[in-house]
This record gives sequence, C-alpha cells and structure tokens, in this order.
Amino acid sequence: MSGPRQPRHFGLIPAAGIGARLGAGIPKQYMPLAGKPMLAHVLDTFAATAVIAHTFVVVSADDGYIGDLVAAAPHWQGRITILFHGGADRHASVLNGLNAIRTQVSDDDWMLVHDAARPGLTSGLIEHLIAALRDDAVGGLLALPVVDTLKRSDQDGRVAQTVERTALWAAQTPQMFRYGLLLQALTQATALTDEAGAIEMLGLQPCLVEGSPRNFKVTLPHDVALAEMFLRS
Ligand SMILES: Nc1ccn([C@@H]2O[C@H](COP(=O)(O)OP(=O)(O)OP(=O)(O)O)[C@@H](O)[C@H]2O)c(=O)n1
Ligand SMILES: C[C@](O)(CO)[C@H](O)COP(=O)(O)O
Repeated sequence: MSGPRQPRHFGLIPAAGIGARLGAGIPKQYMPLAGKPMLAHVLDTFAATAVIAHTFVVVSADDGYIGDLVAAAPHWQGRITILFHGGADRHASVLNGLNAIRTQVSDDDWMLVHDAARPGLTSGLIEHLIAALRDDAVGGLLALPVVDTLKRSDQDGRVAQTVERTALWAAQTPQMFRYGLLLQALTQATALTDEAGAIEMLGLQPCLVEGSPRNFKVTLPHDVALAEMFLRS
C-alpha cells in the first residue's frame, strides 16, 4: 500500500519585465551573460535540479525572444513550460502564472518563485531551501543578513537617520510557499514587491533561509560585470 502522496516542487519564473533600470535595449532577462542569455542560466539550473518536478516561465504576451531560447535548449523539453501571461507588474505576472497552472498542480504542492533576474542561483541553493522548509507550516525565502550600516536619506541626499540593522535581511528568491496559500495571498494582496509580503498580509511569518551573494538580482548596469564574474566562477 502506498503512503500519503508527497507534495511536489514546481518552479515559477516571472520573466515578463523590461529591465528599464538596466537599460540594455532588450529585456534584461535576454541579455547575454557569460555566453548565454540571463534567463537561460536560470532555466538550465531549474531543469537540472531533479527535485523540481516542472518549471513554468511567465513571459509577456508579445514576447519575441523566448522562442529562440527554447529552440536552442532541447534539454528543457518536458521540464519547462512557457506561459505567455505576463502582467503589468511582477505581482500580476506571478498571479497570472499561478492561475494558468491551476489544473496542473495541487494546493499542497510547493511553488518556488524565482526572479529571471537572479541568474546566480544554483541547484545547491534550491535544495538547501527545500530541505530547510520541508516540514514548515508556512514556507519561506532565501535571504541575506544585512552586514552594512544602513542610512536613510533626506530629500537633499543627506543622511536623515541611521537605520538599525540588527535582524535586517535582504530578500532574495526563490520564495517557496504552498500553491493554495500563495494563490490566496496574491489574490487578496495589493501589488507587493515579493510573495513573502503577501503571505505576511495574511498574518503569517515566512521563514528566512540564508542564501548567497551570487544569487543577487541583476538590476543596474554595474551589476552585469559582477554577475558575469559569479557565473564564470
Ligand atoms: N511586469 C513584470 C515585471 C517584472 N517581472 C519580473 O520580475 C523579476 C524581478 O523584477 P525586476 O528586477 O524589477 O525586473 P524588471 O521589472 O524587468 O526591471 P525594471 O524594474 O528595471 O524594469 C524579473 O525577472 C522580471 O522579469 C515580471 O515578470 N513581470
Ligand atoms: C522579489 C525580490 O527579488 C526580492 O528582493 C524583489 O522584491 C524584486 O523587486 P523588483 O523591483 O521587482 O526587482
């Protein structure tokens, strides 16, 4: 007799942004880094991570780039599904993606939501997050403890205050929550900058799991050289 069904783990990659802050001339998730597009690094990692049952990628409805990436990646066959359901912001793209896969996942399956803009993620970090949250009642996220002294500026660009850094963390992704809880949270929440914020609005406390500096988000022009350094290491 088989035991209770084990929850599966799915990737959900919001990749429908335009990379305005980077100003690369193309959506930043498609800019080449260390020999292949930024998004291809992320999808190669998820496709190669055996514990991930399948990965869904949310791109904009008029995305004209993803086809070339898929054509160049036969190893994604059966591991990656593209969803042309990008929304006006990250929150909408993730929510649209969750709604689009409703018939393919169960409420107690885990969703690992990861930015296409964090190409330095490794299979080891994914496995570390899953192991840390295996029996967690809420879920959680990769994050880094803040080590710099933090200042809040005034309107003149001068220090208004020093922000106490004790117990402060910088959120990364993946952010990992059960499908049913995450769908409920994102449906009810106003647009937030991360999934954990929507879970917190339900009165729950996501678990913080230490990530890695290599898993930083490529956002500004100076991030490109740093990302290439990590990706070539
Ligand atoms: N409407 C949007 C906006 C963002 N994202 C995704 O959310 C992730 C993190 O967002 P961010 O780093 O802000 O990417 P962009 O929105 O593209 O960057 P910018 O704000 O500079 O335009 C990225 O993988 C991006 O593609 C998305 O799927 N849908
Ligand atoms: C989700 C996130 O990467 C956690 O730090 C961040 O909130 C995304 O912010 P963005 O402005 O959408 O890049």
